[in-house]
Parts: sequence; structure tokens; C-alpha cells
Amino acid sequence: MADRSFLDWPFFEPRHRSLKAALEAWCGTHLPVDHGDADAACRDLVAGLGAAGWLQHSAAGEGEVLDVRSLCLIRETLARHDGLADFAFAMQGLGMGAVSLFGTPAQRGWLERTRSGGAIAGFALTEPGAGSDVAQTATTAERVPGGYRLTGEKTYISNGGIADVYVIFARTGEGPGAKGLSAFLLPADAPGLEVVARIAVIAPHPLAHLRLDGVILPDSARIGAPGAGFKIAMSVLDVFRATVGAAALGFARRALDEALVRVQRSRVGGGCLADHQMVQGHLADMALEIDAAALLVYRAAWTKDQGAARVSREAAMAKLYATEAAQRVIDTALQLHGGDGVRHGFAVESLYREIRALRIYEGASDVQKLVIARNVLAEPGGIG
Ligand SMILES: CCCCCCCC(=O)SCCNC(=O)CCNC(=O)[C@H](O)C(C)(C)COP(=O)(O)OP(=O)(O)OC[C@H]1O[C@@H](n2cnc3c(N)ncnc32)[C@H](O)[C@@H]1OP(=O)(O)O
Repeated sequence: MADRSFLDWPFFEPRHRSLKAALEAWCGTHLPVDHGDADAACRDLVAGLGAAGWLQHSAAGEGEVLDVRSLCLIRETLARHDGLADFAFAMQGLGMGAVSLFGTPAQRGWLERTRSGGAIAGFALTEPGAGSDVAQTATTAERVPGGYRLTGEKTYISNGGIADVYVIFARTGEGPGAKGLSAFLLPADAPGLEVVARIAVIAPHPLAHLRLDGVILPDSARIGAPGAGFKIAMSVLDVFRATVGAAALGFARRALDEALVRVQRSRVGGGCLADHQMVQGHLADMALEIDAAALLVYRAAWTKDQGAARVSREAAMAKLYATEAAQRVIDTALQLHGGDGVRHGFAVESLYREIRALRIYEGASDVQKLVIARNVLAEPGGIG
């Protein structure tokens, strides 16, 4: 049944099928974009995604509930067409996730700007000495009359240098380790905040190293209760890790698209590559990994949409499996392209670079294993 779509799976409702069709039409006329100047491309993408209304799905507004399946469908679709479009969309959601979940009405003013494409958001969690181990966060937010003074360094910050606002995590000292962190809204033009260096990585993602030298923020900039920062960060990551899996799925589907065209066009030994059983074995493995990844991604999204308070295990499984499987799928697609697979300008070459980054961002694969194992150990009788 060639026309059987994964959108017919019981995870989805008619509105998801409509959304997917409308987004495909938008992507067909707006993507891919030129990545030559990634900063400018990212700004244009945020404006375009905002004008078309897609960013409304990146985070929930006042009185709304985030639909994680829509978020995943959008990331998957954008990633299949253009990885930078996915990055631009996703970082608006990750950046403002804490405000969406825990923000005050005044803080939500920023959220409405990022959801309309009028402002760019960044998520400032990672530090030079605190990557996987968030509890080691060293940036301090020391109490001053009416607010806080922030001092420290943040690195690999998404949209660093082009963001208008960051959500930043700093140590306020209510307790040791994870218990002593708080979250803050930090406007990019705050005195004392400096973009020390832009960081060029394997994919065209705007990232930067930030320094905070006595940045003063009012009490009203704190998101949630003092000391709640670690749990706020984890709650946001709980949702967004499943969506990283969705982006990986989009990359993997694109790799299979490219491979299918290639093996049906390439002639070898009087036939085409696709006639060879060894090639067919590769195609079968790719299709299988894609379907397995999709099941895990949309299981996590659906579970969250059913009202589950936490989907740590499901989201970690989705992110871990989908990113690792997508790497294998893309590697196979690249191999099937021969020399063209490693040549700049071919889709599989850029997919190969984009997917490598996703196995590290938002919790490296080993961190996901840790999260899964802890949840399995905490569930008496196992998970079945
Ligand atoms: C496309 C390009 C994108 C580029 C953008 C890049 C963006 C990024 O990469 S952002 C940075 C990503 N960083 C990470 O993902 C960090 C990974 N690390 C972690 O997730 C954690 O540090 C981890 C899981 C390894 C270990 O945490 P650990 O310090 O052991 O804390 P743990 O003991 O599990 O939990 C501490 C408390 O938080 C609670 N908690 C843990 N998880 C959650 C959760 N999901 N929700 C709510 N509460 C939680 C625990 O219940 C515990 O509470 P209590 O003390 O009351 O019992």
C-alpha cells in the first residue's frame, strides 16, 4: 500500500494532517534558503516563519496548551526541506519554553514577540565547566536590592549574537547543586552582557560564547521560584528532546528520498543500482529505522499531549534512537552516492554534518541513556 502514510497512525488527528499539508505547501515555495550568511538567513527565516503563523506552534501562549505532535510534525517537515529552517523554528521554542511554562504575564510579552517572529530567542544553559552536568552551573546571580547581579560565562549558546532575548540559568544558592539554580529572562542589550566569540560548528548554526560581567536584572526577570531553575530547564528539555528526534527523523527521511532517486537513476552492470539485492538490503534497513524512530518520536509527543506531567523516559528514548538511527540512515545514503556523497552541494553531504550535531545538542546520547536507565530503575516491575 504505497499510499499508506504515517499520518494515518492513531497518534494523529485530522488537524495534524491539515497542518502537514499546509506546511508542505509553504516549504515548497519558501525553502531551501541560501545559507551563505547564516545569521541573515536565520533572521529572515524567523521573520518568514512568524509571518506565516508557524511560530505560533513553537511555544504555547496565554491560556493555550502546547501541542507537541504539531511541534514535532513542523520540525520533521522543516528539517526534511532545510535544516536551518528547523533550527530557526526550534530555537524560538526552546528559548522561550521556560516563559511559556512558568512566565508571568509581563514576561509573556517576549513570548508573543518570539511567536510572531518579531524577536529572536536564545537558550543559555551550557557553560565551559557545565555541559552534560547542569548541576555544576557556576554562573552566579547574587542578590542585590530589587534584583540580582549575574556574573559568569555561557558557551555554545543557540542564536548567540543574533538573539534579542535569552533565558539564562544561574546559581542563586537556595541549596547545593541542582537545588540552587534559578532561571532569568535576559534582554540581549543588558549592560554587562557581552558576546565574546561566535562559535563556528559543523552545521550552519548561529552559536556564541557569552560573558556576564555584573549584569543587573530586576526581580521581575526571574522565571519561576528561586531555586526552581534546574527543574524548569529539565521540564523544557523534556518536551524539546522529543522534537530533536523529530528533526532527526526529517533528516533521515530526506536522506532516504535522495538515496531512492540515486539508486533508481544510477546505472551499473546493465541495470540500475536498485536492482541489486545488497542495495535493497540497505533500503530496507533505512526504511525500518525511519519507521521505528517515527514510532518513538510520536509516542513521546502523543503521551505528553495526553496530559502526562513528565515524559523524560519517552522523550529521551525518542531523541536517542531517532538521532542515532538518522546518522546510520544518512551514512548509508551518502555511501550509495559514491564520491558525490562527500561533495559540497549534495544534500546528503550537508545532512551528514547536520545530524552529527543533533547527537550532542540538548543532552548527548549518553545523557539520554542515563535518563532512560534512571527512569527504568525507578519503575518497580519494569516498563512493560
Ligand atoms: C539544532 C541545534 C540546537 C542547538 C541548541 C543547543 C541547545 C542545547 O544543547 S541546551 C543544553 C543541553 N544540556 C543538557 O541537555 C544537559 C544534560 N544534562 C541533564 O539533563 C542533567 O544534568 C542530568 C539528567 C544528566 C543529570 O541530572 P542530575 O544532576 O543527576 O539531577 P537529578 O538528580 O536527576 O534531578 C535533580 C532534581 O530535578 C528533578 N528533575 C529531573 N528531571 C526532571 C524533569 N524532566 N522535570 C522535572 N524535574 C526533574 C529530579 O526529580 C530531582 O528533584 P528532587 O531533588 O526534588 O528529587
